[in-house]
Parts: sequence; C-alpha cells; structure tokens
Amino acid sequence: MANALPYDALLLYSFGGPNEPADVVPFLRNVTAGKGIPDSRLEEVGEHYYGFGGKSPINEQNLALKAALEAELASRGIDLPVVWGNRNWAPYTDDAITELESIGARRAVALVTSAYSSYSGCRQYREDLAVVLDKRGQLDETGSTGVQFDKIRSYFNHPGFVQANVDAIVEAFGDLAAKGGDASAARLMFVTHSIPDTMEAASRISGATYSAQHLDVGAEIAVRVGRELGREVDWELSYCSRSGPPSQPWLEPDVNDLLTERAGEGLRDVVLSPIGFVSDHMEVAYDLDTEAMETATELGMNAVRAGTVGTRAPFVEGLVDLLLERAAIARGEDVDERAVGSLPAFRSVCAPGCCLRRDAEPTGVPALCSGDLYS
Ligand SMILES: CC1=C(CCC(=O)O)c2cc3nc(cc4[nH]c(cc5[nH]c(cc1n2)c(C)c5CCC(=O)O)c(CCC(=O)O)c4C)C(CCC(=O)O)=C3C
Ligand SMILES: [Fe+2]
Repeated sequence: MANALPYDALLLYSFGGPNEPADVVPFLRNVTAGKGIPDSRLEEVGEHYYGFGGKSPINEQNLALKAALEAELASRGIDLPVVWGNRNWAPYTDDAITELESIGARRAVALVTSAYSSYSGCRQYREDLAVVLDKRGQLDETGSTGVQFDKIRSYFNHPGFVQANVDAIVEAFGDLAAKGGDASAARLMFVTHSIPDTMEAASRISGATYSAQHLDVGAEIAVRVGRELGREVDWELSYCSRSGPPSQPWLEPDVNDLLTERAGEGLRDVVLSPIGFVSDHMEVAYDLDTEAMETATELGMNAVRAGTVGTRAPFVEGLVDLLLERAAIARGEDVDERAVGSLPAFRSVCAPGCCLRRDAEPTGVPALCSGDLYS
C-alpha cells in the first residue's frame, strides 16, 4: 500500500463556473473583482455562458475528475478523502476548508486544475487559500493555524499529462482523416490561455516563463505524436481568451489570427490541441469549439479539436504519482521528480516572489505554499 502520509486529505482546487443563468453575473463579479476588465468584455463573456444555457461544463468535469482520482486512490489502496473546492464558485474555498475540518483533516495536499506556472495558474490559488484562512481567523505570520496546506507542483511536464495529451492528439489526427481531411499534411496548433505580458514576465521566477513552459512541452508532445504517426509533425503555439483593455499587451498570436495567416499561406488541415487547459470547460467550448472552429470553416480549412486530458488514465495516474511524490518530499525523503522535455520538474515549494501578477510588485496579499507568506 502506497503511503500518502503526512497528508490526511486531498483538496481538488479549481476555478469554478456557473451552473445556471442566474449564476453568470455573480460568477463574473467574483472572477473580475478589482482586475480592470472592461464592462464590454464582461458582457461579451456573459453571452458566451448564456449561449450554453448559463451553465459551464467545468463543475461536472471537476466532479468527474474527483471520482476518477478516488477510484485511482482506491485501486492503489490509498485511503485519502478528496474534497473539492473552487476559487470563484460554490463549493468555495471556505466551504472546502469547512469540509476538511468536518472530516478531521489537519494537513491537506492541494491539487490545482492548472498545469502551468503563472500568477493565474499558481499564486492566485495560493493567495486565495491564505486570504480565506485569514478571514476565518486561521492565519498568523507563520501561516495557517488551522488545516495545513501543501501544493502539488506545476505538472505540465509530468509524463502523465504529456502522455494523455499525446494520446488525445493522435486520436484527433485520426478524426481528421475520418472527416476527409489530409492528416498527413495537417499541422498541430497548440492553444493556451493568453495572459498579460506583465504576468508572463513575472512568471519567469518559477524557472521558465509561462510561454516557455508551453513551448517546451509542446516540442516534446509534437515529437511523441510524430513518433506515433511515423512522420515529423509541424507545430506552433497560439493563444485564446484574451481580455483586458486593448492598450494592454497580452501574449499572441491569437488562435483565430494564426489560422487566418496560415490559411493565407495555403494550409488546409489543422489539429487544435488545447494543452493550456485540463478539461473541456467554457474557454474550450466557446473560444475553440465555437469561435476558432467558425474561423477555420470560413477559411475553408479542415480543423479538428483534440480533447483535453480530462479523466484520461495516464493523466489521473500521473496526478496520483505526483501526490505520492509530494508526500515523500514532505516526509523528507529523496525522490525522483519525473519530468519530460528540456525543463526540470518545477518546485513543490514555490520560490519567494514566485508568480507575482507583475514583476517585483508584491501583491500585498499573503500566499501559502512558498517559503514566506508575503513574498
Ligand atoms: C492562465 C489562465 C487559465 C488557465 C489555467 C487555469 O485553468 O486556471 C484560466 C482558466 C480559466 N479562466 C476561466 C474563466 C475566466 N477567466 C477570466 C479572466 C482571466 N483569465 C486569465 C488567465 C487564465 N484563466 C486572466 C489573466 C484573466 C484576466 C483577469 C485576471 O487577471 O485574472 C474571466 C473574466 C472574463 C474574461 O476576461 O474572459 C473568466 C470568466 C475559467 C472558467 C471556464 C468555465 O467557466 O468553464 C478557467 C478554467
Ligand atoms: Fe481565465
């Protein structure tokens, strides 16, 4: 039986999303509080949700991931309860901590549903834990005085995440051929969430910037896909879901712009792979399946979208491996931190000043799971 000690619970910690139309505006208010996103953008994003009946798929997807993790833990004989919580919708962080307390948990390991390291994918989760503990009167200068939290490292370059993406992409090349596309000429276009250039710059303190993490794992995934397809696969990285004022630079190229440019050069066949996301939530359902697919169709391209890692077995098994790795580190044991590509495994305990919103500009908000609460 594998050993998850010193942990007595796993917190599956996610973004959250609305379950019905009445949730949409309050959800968007939670997400954007104090972030300077123009009202016009919020109305537009609200429409994306209303177009899907006011319901994001993300909550059901997280429940499916929770069930898959529970099954994998059980199959390895690991007795570790899984508690689900979100930053921006129910069950909220506070609800999750209350549930952890009610089952007697004292030291939990947090798994965030974001594979990459940046303010949005790392520090913001760590800040929200600290802020909620503080509101509950459970934070002092040494950290949590209630349930203790450690975090599983950013896992974009863990072999489980990589293999699940490779499998999904190989299947998508098959789907393209089945649809009458030319899979032997198709290009692989990765897609991830754009972030402001300032957030990108600040993310370098984790070892490689957000975009560099994607480029590194993208190269590795493309080589592995090429091996399975028996040919070299051309690939490139694009971005989606930009927000903020137009004057503020965000990572580019946008996926729609890149499709347009490549179609102009004669590219006809493309597989889109959303490696920036772990499930087919609204950013995928709207920005890719609706908007980017429409662009591709207008351009006369054959496009298919590869699945996200979701509950694929290599991904879920990899997450449990990561959990056991984190537990061994917490016990002070020597562990082999597995990573593929040219970057090393990312840190389990974030560096001071890691993943700020902007470079050298402390948010003034405490954050757990790094050496020091305020850096
Ligand atoms: C890097 C990244 C990920 C990937 C990592 C991860 O998965 O965590 C991600 C995921 C998600 N983003 C999501 C939704 C939204 N993100 C927004 C706004 C923003 N995202 C940002 C970054 C990211 N976001 C940023 C820099 C902003 C600007 C505001 C700010 O600086 O914080 C807004 C506001 C309106 C808009 O501007 O679009 C919404 C509604 C959902 C839920 C989808 C659903 O409901 O199914 C998910 C999973
Ligand atoms: Fe987002």
